[in-house]
Amino acid sequence: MSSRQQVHPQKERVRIQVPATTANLGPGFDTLGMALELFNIVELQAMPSGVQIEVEGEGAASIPRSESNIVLRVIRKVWQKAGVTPAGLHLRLINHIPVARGLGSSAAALVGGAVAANEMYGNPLTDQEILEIVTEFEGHPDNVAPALFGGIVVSAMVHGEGNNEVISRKIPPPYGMRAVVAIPNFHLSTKQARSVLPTAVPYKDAVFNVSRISMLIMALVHNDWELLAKVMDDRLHQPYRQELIPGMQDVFASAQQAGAFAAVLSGAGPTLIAFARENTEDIAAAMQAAFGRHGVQCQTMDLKPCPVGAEPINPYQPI
Ligand SMILES: Nc1ncnc2c1ncn2[C@@H]1O[C@H](COP(=O)(O)OP(=O)(O)OP(=O)(O)O)[C@@H](O)[C@H]1O
Ligand SMILES: N[C@@H](CCO)C(=O)O
Repeated sequence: MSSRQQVHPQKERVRIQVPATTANLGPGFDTLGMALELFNIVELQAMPSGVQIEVEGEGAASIPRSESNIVLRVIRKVWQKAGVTPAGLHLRLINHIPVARGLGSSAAALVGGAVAANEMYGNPLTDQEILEIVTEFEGHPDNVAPALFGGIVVSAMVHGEGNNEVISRKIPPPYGMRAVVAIPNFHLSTKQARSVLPTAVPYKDAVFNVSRISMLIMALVHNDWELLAKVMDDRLHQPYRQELIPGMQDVFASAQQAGAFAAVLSGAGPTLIAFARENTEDIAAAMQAAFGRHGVQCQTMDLKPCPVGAEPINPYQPI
């Protein structure tokens, strides 16, 4: 440890609530994401020595308690950049976001860890610096940006000379929007779901997506549900990933027949997400039945968009 590092944190214990996120929203591959009202909690406490990691809830059986844990790794990165570090730490992860299902569990872990590490020392890093650190870990900004800022966020990585800037702009979620998610009972890592993508796509498919993402942003900004229903479609990733998710097209069609405006792959999948203003129970039942016809068990949730991103909550309230 460098002698210049500040050992004593401003707060001995911090607790951060961080939302799940759905990335892509159809055509916005690696660009668009939305925060959802389903939360993980990251609690970080300074200790006189050592490292202890506790994991509860989703992923408790598989998430590492060692130096390879991504929350610990991002915490160390934030402290290194800020030139601070406590002597030891206790990390408690209370997870409600299913792991490797397309609901941004890795983004929530990274953002929760980074915001907790920063908060403990009185926020020496800016939100922009936090965004750039977590994007570097995640590889793309579409989940981490809404996990950090809430709402719907459009983001882009701009590669300049000697720097990689991440640009992000927030859009408030359309009034009354509900997101019905059907979460299959199998895992699909982002790595695996990216491995089936081609290295190049036909020119007409690229044009298809350019037009859809442009129109989708107009639809979201203007609360235009009819437009959203027409343009929430994709040719860059969904067609290649459908082989990994039995019944995907049938679930999309069933959700729309039950009243959803549109249904798409959530992030890298396997969760499928339908957007609606009403009939959410019917939509959830239709999606579950459609998955069932293809031999896939799933759980459904009716979620609201989350207008706020990662934020500190009372660390001394019992949970
Ligand atoms: N709370 C957590 N603490 C530590 N590591 C986690 C946590 N949640 C997820 N991870 C790590 O992230 C991996 C899952 O990330 P992955 O990108 O494959 O899926 P996802 O983030 O759930 O889905 P998507 O990116 O499509 O929304 C897990 O295997 C685990 O290594
Ligand atoms: N944009 C990413 C989201 C999952 O991390 C993908 O679809 O692979």
